[in-house]
Amino acid sequence: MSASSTPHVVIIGGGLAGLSAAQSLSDAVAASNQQAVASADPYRLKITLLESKRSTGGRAGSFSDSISGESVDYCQHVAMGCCTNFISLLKRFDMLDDWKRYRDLVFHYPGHSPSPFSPSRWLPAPLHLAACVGKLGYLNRNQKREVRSGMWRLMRTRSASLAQRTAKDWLQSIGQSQSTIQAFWDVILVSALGEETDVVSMQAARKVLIDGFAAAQGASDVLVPCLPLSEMFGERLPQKLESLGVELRCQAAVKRIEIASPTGPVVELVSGEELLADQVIVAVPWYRLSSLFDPDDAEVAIPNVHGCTRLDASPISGIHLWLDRPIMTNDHAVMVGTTSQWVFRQPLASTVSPSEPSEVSGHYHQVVISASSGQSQSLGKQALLDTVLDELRNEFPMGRDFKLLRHRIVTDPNSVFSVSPATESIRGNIRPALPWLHLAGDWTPTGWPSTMESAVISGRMAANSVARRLSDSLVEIPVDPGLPWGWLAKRVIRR
Ligand SMILES: Cc1cc2nc3c(=O)[nH]c(=O)nc-3n(C[C@H](O)[C@H](O)[C@H](O)COP(=O)(O)OP(=O)(O)OC[C@H]3O[C@@H](n4cnc5c(N)ncnc54)[C@H](O)[C@@H]3O)c2cc1C
Repeated sequence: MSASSTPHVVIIGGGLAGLSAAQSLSDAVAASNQQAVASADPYRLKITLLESKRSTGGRAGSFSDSISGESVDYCQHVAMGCCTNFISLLKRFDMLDDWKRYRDLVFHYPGHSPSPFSPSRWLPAPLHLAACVGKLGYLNRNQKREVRSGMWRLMRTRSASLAQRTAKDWLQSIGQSQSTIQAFWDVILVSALGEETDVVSMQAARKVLIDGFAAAQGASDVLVPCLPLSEMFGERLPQKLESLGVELRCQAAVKRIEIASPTGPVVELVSGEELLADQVIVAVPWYRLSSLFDPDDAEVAIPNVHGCTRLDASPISGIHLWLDRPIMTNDHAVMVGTTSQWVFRQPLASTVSPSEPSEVSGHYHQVVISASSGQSQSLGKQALLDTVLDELRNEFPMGRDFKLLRHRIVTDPNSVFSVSPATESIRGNIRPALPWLHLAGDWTPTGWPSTMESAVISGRMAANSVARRLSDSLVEIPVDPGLPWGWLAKRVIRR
């Protein structure tokens, strides 16, 4: 126990998981004190969040463009309507209005007119999706029939029975042709899970297809940030946390956690400073976890910690393009059958017309390629750029003659962990064995793939685990169970 009577919780890592843990803990203290209004001695908690970088946000961050001086996200992030915990974090800090919500998407396939993907507002889930498949003009009649029958089979198949299957293996086993897998299932699954269908777990794929599309109206809505991620998660959100009493320390890299000290856990910073803690939440990525402990301590603190080395990573590339003109009127487009997977134009703020030159530096567009190792490795950066530019010229007639002013390709090889059939059991087995130690991060067993939603849920779960250790009087901030399923979805979709 630290010397003071106020328990001290140290959170290591200022990504969305660590930020969510800090928010949940400070809200838990406030809610507990509100419930016990009559108490003369309010519950107190000292919360310190340590982040190694210059600002918080972690993978949901931005770089500063040296020409325009603007902050540009390393890679475009989107959330879905089904990400209710992430959305509640945004709401909690009045940041939801900084995200633009889209119900409809537009799919582009070479040689075909763009197809809208517009779930019906009037039909109950999951029927609301049926009409949108019919409108995907690049799919032929057989492919549409296969997609509908595949969705039906998926709804009637229990999640647990898919644990050991890859998406491709299962889709082929129910008669989906290669062309339908490429033109439909790959498009959704590779973007949502950041991994190829021949690797990705069908159980994780089902989670996205059911929770993110079939089970509820609004689940497949796409939320796109209108402000740089660094402004939201590196400036505004931390300021709000500080106003709640959380001590936030950036450029405070943790070197090691001493587990055997008689005074309780000691968190040692690279600077040499030592912090005494009562409870510690470690919210670093999976590949950093074991380095925070002495080699002999790691397995004592977290049995199976070395399983983290078996959580493979999958890269995502953001191809940042500054063009001499806008090339599209829609804010974004899904690209099918091409190396490019999704194109975004910015700024999204509705006050800025896409035809106005927004900056001297040109019109900014970003192409996103998930599971990008194949393309990047086989093509090389210049060939990848040339391929993407050709695809944009072919697909967007309005900008056919655009000139590229400059570009930057950002690929994070550790963007997300690869959700293969082996992943879920590995994730589930990496649990702390010390009563004061708690884990958070998108990779912990939240039931979600590597997403902002998973990170926020993990932070909340870790905060609740701390609350249970500290005091019966500390309330828990519940994890949101997700969008309620529609009446028809409850009847036809097996759990
Ligand atoms: C290119 C790309 C595109 C993505 N697109 C999407 C998307 O569209 N939608 C979506 O939902 N998700 C997307 N993701 C995933 C999403 O960004 C992550 O799931 C989420 O941000 C993970 O949050 P986290 O807190 O778990 O981990 P991180 O963001 O990795 O945070 C961990 C933090 O710990 C800090 N840290 C590490 N070691 C130490 C130490 N020793 N001491 C102190 N601090 C330390 C790190 O600096 C970091 O800030 C994308 C990710 C990438 C990289």
